[in-house]
Amino acid sequence: MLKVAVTSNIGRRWMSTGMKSSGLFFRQLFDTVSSTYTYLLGDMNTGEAVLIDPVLEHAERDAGLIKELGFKLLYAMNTHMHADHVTGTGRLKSLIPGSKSVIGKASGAQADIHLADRQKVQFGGQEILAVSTPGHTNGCMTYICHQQGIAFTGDTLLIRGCGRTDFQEGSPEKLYKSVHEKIFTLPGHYTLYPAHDYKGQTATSVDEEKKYNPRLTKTLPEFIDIMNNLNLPYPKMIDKAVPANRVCGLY
Ligand SMILES: N[C@@H](CCC(=O)N[C@@H](CSS)C(=O)NCC(=O)O)C(=O)O
Ligand SMILES: [Fe+2]
Repeated sequence: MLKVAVTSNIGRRWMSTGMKSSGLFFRQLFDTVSSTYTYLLGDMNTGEAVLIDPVLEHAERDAGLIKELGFKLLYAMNTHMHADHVTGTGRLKSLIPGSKSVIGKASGAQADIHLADRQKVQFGGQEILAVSTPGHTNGCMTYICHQQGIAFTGDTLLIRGCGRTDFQEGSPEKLYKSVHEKIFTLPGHYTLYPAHDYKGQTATSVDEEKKYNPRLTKTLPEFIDIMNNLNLPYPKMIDKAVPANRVCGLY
């Protein structure tokens, strides 16, 4: 009885804040400093939720939103050990007691749950399949929700771009293989949500990137040449972010 009453109360609040079909609540959040996207996913029937790639400076914002909407955060997850901002997963664990931090096993970072390739994460009736997509870093994971036809690609695949491969354990060969074998093999209509965008775009699709990605439509030798000549300055926060992110941002 209690469960029904709580569910219907929360349900009304969800109705006014936007939702997707098939029982998934979806909200894309943004950090203007590092151009990072954070994603709140919630199961509308049970209220269980996950947060992907939270940023430390927005942990209070995110925890407040989760509370306002009546969700129960199960997992604060990272797609990889970020080099440009400090993760909010550790801080969120304090703000939302009972929630757990999650990252890929190969990241080498501390967390409550270390995901292996193809491990599943459940929240309510929703399921995330964590697929290992190394190349930007060794521990990069792409989080796929087959029920919804969506995937969170972290820095492996960006909109019309991809993660750089010149630090951490970066490898253009590995990244190319990951994208072609693990992301471009998904159904073409799947919507892809990256960890960053620097031009104001919010999402893309498998078909779009297979057709228009200026790097990953090239041959492997051409791709390696592009990646080895990006000449990007290192992220401003790298010396602080990487050590902090080894310990969930709690440095
Ligand atoms: N200027 C930013 C860092 C920008 C950057 O290096 N972004 C990374 C993702 S965060 S590790 C990247 O892979 N970029 C690829 C690209 O082609 O831009 C800062 O100082 O924080
Ligand atoms: Fe990154």
